[in-house]
Parts: sequence; structure tokens; C-alpha cells
Amino acid sequence: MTNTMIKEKNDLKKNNEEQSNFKTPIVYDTQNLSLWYGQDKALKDINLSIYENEVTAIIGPSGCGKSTYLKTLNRMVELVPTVRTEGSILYRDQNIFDKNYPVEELRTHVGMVFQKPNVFPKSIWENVAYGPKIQGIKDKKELNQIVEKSLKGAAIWEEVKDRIHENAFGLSGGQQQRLCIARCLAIEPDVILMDEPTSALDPISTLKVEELIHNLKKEFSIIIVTHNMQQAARVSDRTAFFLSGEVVEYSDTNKLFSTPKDKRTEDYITGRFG
Ligand SMILES: Nc1ncnc2c1ncn2[C@@H]1O[C@H](COP(=O)(O)OP(=O)(O)OP(=O)(O)O)[C@@H](O)[C@H]1O
Repeated sequence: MTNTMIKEKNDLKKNNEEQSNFKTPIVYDTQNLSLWYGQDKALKDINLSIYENEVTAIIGPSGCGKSTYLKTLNRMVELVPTVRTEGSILYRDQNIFDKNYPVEELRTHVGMVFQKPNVFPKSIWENVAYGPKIQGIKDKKELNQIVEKSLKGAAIWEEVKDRIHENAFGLSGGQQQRLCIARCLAIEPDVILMDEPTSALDPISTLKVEELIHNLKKEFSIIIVTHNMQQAARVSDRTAFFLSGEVVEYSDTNKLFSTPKDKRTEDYITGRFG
């Protein structure tokens, strides 16, 4: 390749990047969010935009507010009676704290995968069909199609297609976690929240889930809380570093890990604390 060709290619790439960055829609816009558990302030003036079809990683030491932030995005945190919030979170331009915005509706757009796979003591089929049934779908043929599509989407169909009516407890931990992801996909969400989804899995299952996350971002926006910095670096497009309830730094994942702007980020990613 000649120097001119290389320059043209780089210019084109830069142009595309600038254009695509410019156009990437914001899914969640968090504005001046603070949260208290009783008297204790767990989130402090958070401002964070989450972009469509990206994987956003939330990292930081234990107790810095990662899970609290994630659970605020689907308002699950409100299950704790002492919780109080200030500020706003816009989901697709709609303030999720608005009294007129039903939490049930929010949860049809936002699925969640937890640290430990929480399959129901039912068949694999029932686990996946559960959400669509609640949404009112009764037709068996349609449910069968949803179950197959979701299991394929979660890259577990081939492993379970011959035992679809067997109890989900018979699956390995890694398979159960992918089943939970399939259950999430069955409600056709817009966003998937993942709270340390691989921390209970062995390295091979972890890799499978990471590959899956990479493929799922073509259709969904994913926010993942992880303790594992290599994982954040591998799977995410952007990373937010939380510390003591604050966002210290939020940027392109490659930038955050290669040239962090804040000394505290640098100390954390180089293992000096946390
Ligand atoms: N239900 C609760 N009631 C009271 N305080 C809570 C509750 N849940 C979390 N906290 C407090 O809020 C702060 C943030 O906790 P959170 O679980 O969000 O942190 P985290 O970064 O996800 O931690 P970890 O990495 O250990 O899971 C901590 O000080 C924690 O003790």
C-alpha cells in the first residue's frame, strides 16, 4: 500500500468514526443523580450517557456504587424502602422517575442478568416462555418460535434443543447463565443490564458469555458491572470508573486503560488499590 493510500484509509476511518460518534443515539442519560440509603449517600452527582449498540462497562472497587447505579437504571433499587434519589435518568428521553411513567413499562424495555444464574425450577422451555406469557402471548406455536429464537440468540440452542422440556436445574452453571440471557432476550428488550454475569463461572463459560455479549451488542445496548478489568477491556466500548459513589472517569475503553486522565483511575487499573 502506498503512503497516499494509507493516508486515505486513515482519513476515511477517522471520518467514519467522527460521523458514527456524532450519530450514536443515547439510550440512557443520567443527570446529576444522587442516591441515599437512609442517611448514607451511595451515589454522588452522577452524569453519564449510555450509547446505543455499545457495551458500557462499570468498574471500581467494592462498595463504590456500581450495582446501586445499575439497579437504579431499572428502578429495582427502589425495592429498598430507605432509598431516596435526586436528579434524573432519561431513558429514551423519558424521565424514569416521573410519577406518570410506569415502572412495568420500563422493565419491558430493560432486561437484567444477575451475578448468579437465577433459573426457575421449571423446564428450559418454561424459563424462556415465562416473560412472553406474562406479556399475554398464549399461542403455543408463537411461544415455541420465541423460545427457539431466544435460545439461539443466547448461543445455547444447540446444547439444549433435545432436552427443552427437562428441568433447567440440570444445566451447568455456564449454561444456566446463558439460559438467563435467553430469558432476557425473550421479552425483546432494548437494553440489557448485567451485574457481574461471569463471576460465578469457569473460564470457558466466561469466554462463551463474553463472546455472546460481543454479538448481542449488534441488537442491544449492554451495561455490564464487572470486577474484572481484563473483561471490561475485552468486551466494552466505553468504561466508567466509579469510586466512593462518584464517576471519576468515563471514556472510550481503550483510552481509559491505555492513557487514563485521572491519577485515581491509573492507580486502580494498575492494581495499586481496590
Ligand atoms: N440495601 C442496602 N442498604 C443500605 N446500604 C446499601 C444497600 N445496598 C448497598 N448499600 C451500600 O451502598 C454502597 C454501594 O454499594 P454497591 O453494592 O452499589 O457497591 P458495588 O460497587 O456494587 O460493590 P461490590 O463490588 O462489592 O458489589 C455501599 O456502601 C453499600 O454498603
